[in-house]
This record gives sequence, structure tokens and C-alpha cells, in this order.
Amino acid sequence: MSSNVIIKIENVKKTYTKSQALRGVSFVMNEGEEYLIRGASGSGKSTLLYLLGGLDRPTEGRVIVNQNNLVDLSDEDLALYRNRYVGFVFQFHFLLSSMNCMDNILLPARLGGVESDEVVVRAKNLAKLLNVEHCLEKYPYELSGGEQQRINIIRALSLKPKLLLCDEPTGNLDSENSHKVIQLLRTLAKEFGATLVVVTHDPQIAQSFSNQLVMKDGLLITQ
Ligand SMILES: Nc1ncnc2c1ncn2[C@@H]1O[C@H](COP(=O)(O)OP(=O)(O)OP(=O)(O)O)[C@@H](O)[C@H]1O
Repeated sequence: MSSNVIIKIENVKKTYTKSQALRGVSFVMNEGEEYLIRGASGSGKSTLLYLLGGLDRPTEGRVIVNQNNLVDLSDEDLALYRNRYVGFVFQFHFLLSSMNCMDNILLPARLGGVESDEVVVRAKNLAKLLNVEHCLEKYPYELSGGEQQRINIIRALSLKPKLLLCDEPTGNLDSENSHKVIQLLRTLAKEFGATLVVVTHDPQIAQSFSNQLVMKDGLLITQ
């Protein structure tokens, strides 16, 4: 396994009008490894994922990914970073209700101008693996929460991201599908050489990660 540092978070703070979500967080992550972030509700886990994914900017500090400080990127370059580099599997899976699931999955490739047969074939193969092949032509509102979650995962993986950020990725799934989804995320992260970062409250999933970041009140208490 590679031990190249790919992510460096340096004294990151994030302040909202009424709360300080992150109060000076620093850590490094190695390329291709798996990390679990845990901690009580409100401790800052999702805020940290948002900053890693370039969905928001810190109030202070540096978020360095692949030697680029995301804080210095223009909005346009940050959007490109999100599209090409990051896969998001979030608790609330923003599938667009106006298009069917296959079109939802292909959306990042279309927006990035990189749609190809390879992306379509990967989507179909992943749908088979996750038992949602029958959902591809359907609209999101015709699917159960768990099926929508799996479509969301396929979309996140569609462009072989180098950084895979997952916030409660198994939130809507039964234990059999939860196990399957985590194994799949791990297998594909390895295949793509991606760094995998998972936030979860599920103790069974949490204990299977050797790299654990524990958050408390906006601070990292262990790495
Ligand atoms: N957009 C926002 N505006 C204002 N406050 C926010 C915003 N997002 C998060 N917060 C606050 O920042 C703190 C950290 O929130 P965050 O969502 O990062 O916690 P979390 O550890 O992911 O919690 P949970 O496990 O419940 O999802 C909380 O006090 C929350 O209320």
C-alpha cells in the first residue's frame, strides 16, 4: 500500500454565524488508504467532509489535496476538482427527479464533457453488482430509499474518483446491503487507487477501519 501523503489539513477552522463547527483541525491522509471519521452528532464530521470535497471553504487554515491548496482555487477550478477528482456518497442523495436513474448516473460525465461507452458500461456493471439493474430506466421517485442510495453510489463512482467521500453511506440500507455496499466501496476505491473517507455511526462498519479519526466539539481528538 502506498504511503504518499495526498491530503494535508492544516489548522482548519470553520465558523458559522451561530457556531464554530471546526476549531483548528490538522491531519494527513495517505493516497489509496481508508479512513473512518466518527464522533458525536454536531462534532464537525460532515463539515470536514464538505471542506475535503471542495463543497465549502474553511474560515481559516489550509486544505491541501494533491499539493493544491483548495482555498486558493477559483470557483471554476473548485468545480472542476469536484467533478474530476471527488466522488460523493452523502446521506441525502441528491438525485434529480426530472431524469431517470441512468441519466442521473451519467450527469457528472455529461457536465464534465467526458461521457463515454466506458462510463455507461461501468454504470451497468455496478448496477448489476448492487441489484439495481432493474432501476436504471426508472425515475428516482419510483425507487425505495435503499435503491436510491445505491444509484447515488453508482453515480459517485462513475468517473473513477481519486477521493471517495461517504457520509453515512449505508444509512438507508439493511445489514446485508450495508455490508455489500461497504465492501464494494472498498474494492472500487482500491481498484481506482482512491482514498476512501467514511463517516458512519454504524459500529460494525466503524470497527472494520484501521485508520480512525475521532472528532469532538470541532476538534480531532485522535488520529
Ligand atoms: N450550514 C450551516 N450553518 C450553520 N451551522 C452549521 C451548518 N452546518 C453545520 N453547522 C453546525 O456546525 C456544527 C457541526 O455540524 P456537522 O454537520 O459538521 O456535525 P456532524 O458531526 O456531521 O453531525 P451529525 O453526526 O449529526 O451529522 C453543528 O453545531 C451544526 O449545527
